[in-house]
Amino acid sequence: MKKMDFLKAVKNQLIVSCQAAPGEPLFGSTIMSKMSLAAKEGGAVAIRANGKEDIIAIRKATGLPTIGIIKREYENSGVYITPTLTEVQELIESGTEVIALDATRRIRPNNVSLEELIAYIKKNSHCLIMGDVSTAAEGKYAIEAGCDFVSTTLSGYTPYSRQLIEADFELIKELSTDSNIIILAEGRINSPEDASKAIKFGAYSVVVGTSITRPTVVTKRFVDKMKALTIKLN
Ligand SMILES: CC(=O)N[C@H](C=O)[C@@H](O)[C@H](O)[C@H](O)COP(=O)(O)O
Repeated sequence: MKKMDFLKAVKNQLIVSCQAAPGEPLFGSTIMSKMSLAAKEGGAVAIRANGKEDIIAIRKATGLPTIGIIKREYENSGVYITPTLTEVQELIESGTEVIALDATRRIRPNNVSLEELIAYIKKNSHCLIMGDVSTAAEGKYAIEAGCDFVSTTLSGYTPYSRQLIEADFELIKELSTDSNIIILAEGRINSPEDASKAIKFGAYSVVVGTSITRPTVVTKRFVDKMKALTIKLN
């Protein structure tokens, strides 16, 4: 898919992240493809997904463009979103339109650099590249290194970034002062109000996961809030 076509499809729109980890009740590509179909029927224009099998199933079920990642933990590195060439290769094989990867400056497993991962993607595929970042400086670095756009995914998940309960709107604002950076807002966007605030602050598009596709967390939010409000009533 051409960069312009992808950007046109997602501008001011909702991208839904459909992910479940092994051990979670919804884990498995059949359920994730159904989940993504439900998201499509609700108006999602693209799907963020984890793992080759899920990506293939989701693409087949929805026909929507995917942002593919592979979460894999290695010893001695905090980088787990598409950390090495192995995951990049699996994503290329999945047929995903976009590969998202950790674009922080942290040391990756096998000491591979962001630049090497990007060079490999460009040489071996037509995939677009999304850099997951946690600070504005990382956003700049990701674009300079060759990412097509950046996502605020990792704010709150690196020890040195802002640790917020809500989405990092400030980061969106900071990144938007650089006109070379296309920003996808991602991470703790928990309501339509949050999503439109992100766009107002300069996001090009919004990625929502938990509040749409993690029913365990959504249920728990209800239960906890109900408990708190009921205690007040008594
Ligand atoms: C930090 C990290 O590993 N984020 C992951 C990246 O793919 C996912 O676990 C998140 O669900 C996704 O970013 C969407 O965010 P939220 O679920 O908050 O709407």
